[in-house]
Amino acid sequence: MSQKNSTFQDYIELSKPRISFFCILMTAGGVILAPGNIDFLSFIMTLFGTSLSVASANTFNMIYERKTDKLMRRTRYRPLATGRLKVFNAVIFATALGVSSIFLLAIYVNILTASLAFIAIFAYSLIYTPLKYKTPLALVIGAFPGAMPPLLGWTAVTNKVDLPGLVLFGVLFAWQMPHFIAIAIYHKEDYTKAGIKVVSAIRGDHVAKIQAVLWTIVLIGISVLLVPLQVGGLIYLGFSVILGVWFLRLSIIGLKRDVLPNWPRKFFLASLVYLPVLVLGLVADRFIWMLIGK
Ligand code: HEM
Ligand SMILES: CC(C)=CCC/C(C)=C/CC/C(C)=C/COP(=O)(O)OP(=O)(O)O
Repeated sequence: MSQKNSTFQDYIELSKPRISFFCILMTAGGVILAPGNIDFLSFIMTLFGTSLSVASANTFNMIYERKTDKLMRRTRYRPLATGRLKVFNAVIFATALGVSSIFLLAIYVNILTASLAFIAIFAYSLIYTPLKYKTPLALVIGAFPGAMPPLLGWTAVTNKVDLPGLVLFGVLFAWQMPHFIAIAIYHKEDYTKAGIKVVSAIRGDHVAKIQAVLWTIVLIGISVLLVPLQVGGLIYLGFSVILGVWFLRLSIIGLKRDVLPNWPRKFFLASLVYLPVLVLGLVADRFIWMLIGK
């Protein structure tokens, strides 16, 4: 690979592309599910502006953690941890992404969506990231910006923060708990080395697993709430319950004494299946009722 290509690759890596892609899918879900229409340009700008916001937040996170990232197997090859990119350049990159995202959202979408994106960048970079080194409760704080992408899609259409939009936010909020608790179990040693306070390291795997089960129950409850709020219909209801029971069963298996050592990774992968499939179920439900003509 040429130097030019590898530098480009490094900038892409600063944005955590896979997580960012997932966030964009959630924003697209929010736009599709929200009542009302938006024009094509606003739709594209919602997705583009959100991508830039997420990339900015992720880059600020990597700048802050460049020294501790060196201590963890998972993160030690990141561009700032290895010194392949200069911190100054990353700060310029993150600031340019953040500022342009807020302007684009404010100009082409609406002020509310731009403000929420600003709050998310701020909360993730300046509150959640330093808090990771102080308390496992940082996860609950980090889940606020993490849950923002579908709400940004929703407010892009509705221009208001209403109950259905907040419940969609709630689904993503609750989902992040089992998602991360699984990771915190299989990367516990790494987190301990880096001084990051995760529940599995502070209170033990069993407490972490119980929390994962409880949050999964909350997640199922919130996902079902979308039905009385008319974001999803009866097809989605059946779908979300089956998916939820599958995910809950897997979380409960983790509590068994003789659980296989690869359970945390399996549960993490299941979280990556659960979320897009749930959103797909909501969108499919919407289109099926439209086709039937209801
Ligand atoms: C506070 C909330 C969150 C925390 C602490 C967190 C943490 C992490 C970590 C540490 C990994 C790497 C796992 C590994 O390498 O084994 C990961 C992977 C992943 N996360 Fe999250 N996450 C959070 C929220 C989210 C959100 C909101 C999304 C998107 C909607 C997301 C999507 C993903 C995806 C797609 C992966 C797999 C791809 C990859 O490893 O790059 N996460 N998460
Ligand atoms: C609209 C907007 C700006 C939303 C913010 C969305 C966002 C950045 C969500 C990601 C949440 C996440 C990946 C947390 C992991 O951080 P970590 O520090 O635990 O991960 P790491 O150890 O891989 O650095």
